Amino acid sequence: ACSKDEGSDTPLYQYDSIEYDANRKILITYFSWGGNTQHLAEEIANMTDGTLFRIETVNPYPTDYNECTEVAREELDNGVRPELSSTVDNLDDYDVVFVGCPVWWHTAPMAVWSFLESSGYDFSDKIIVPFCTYASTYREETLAKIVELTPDSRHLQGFGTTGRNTGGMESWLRTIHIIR
Ligand SMILES: Cc1cc2nc3c(=O)[nH]c(=O)nc-3n(C[C@H](O)[C@H](O)[C@H](O)COP(=O)(O)O)c2cc1C
Repeated sequence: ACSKDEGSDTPLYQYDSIEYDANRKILITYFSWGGNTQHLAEEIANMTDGTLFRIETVNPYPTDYNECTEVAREELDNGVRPELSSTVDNLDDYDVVFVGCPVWWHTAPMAVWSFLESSGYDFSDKIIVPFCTYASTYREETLAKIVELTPDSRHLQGFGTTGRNTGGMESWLRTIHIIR
């Protein structure tokens, strides 16, 4: 239960915080199946005045939980990059990009891999801020995966919470100086 992703030996984040700047343009991208991550993303957007962007797949995941876990497992095992149906068409406008998702099978859902690997996006000049929701395990591995998928970006300390619990979110945003 304590297996670690490769890469987790290296520091997760380059920056504990950045200088506060009221003019930062903030994009909050997220994938959510059951609504928990969407809830957290919306709370982050409220606090930061950021813009929300939902990562969506062409083929929706089963609404049944067990079926969804099976599809997710198969995608992970086979390294499938599901095709996405939503696109950010003005990524250039933003300098801070939050990337959030649920923990799926100890890591980020493959849709997040598709998103961050998209050839149409250049994240290299972005500050990436990972966040996730989970039931009980693999928070750090999932945040680390988001960092690993954006190797050319700078990273701020991430945040993970269980279910729709947003306790700690505001102090995290203050700690990293995204809000004052
Ligand atoms: C396919 C699948 C795999 C999951 N794997 C994990 C896991 O490895 N560890 C964990 O703590 N929770 C796991 N969960 C629970 C979700 O991470 C948790 O319920 C999350 O808050 C759901 O976010 P959402 O409502 O935005 O989809 C899994 C859920 C699903 C559907």
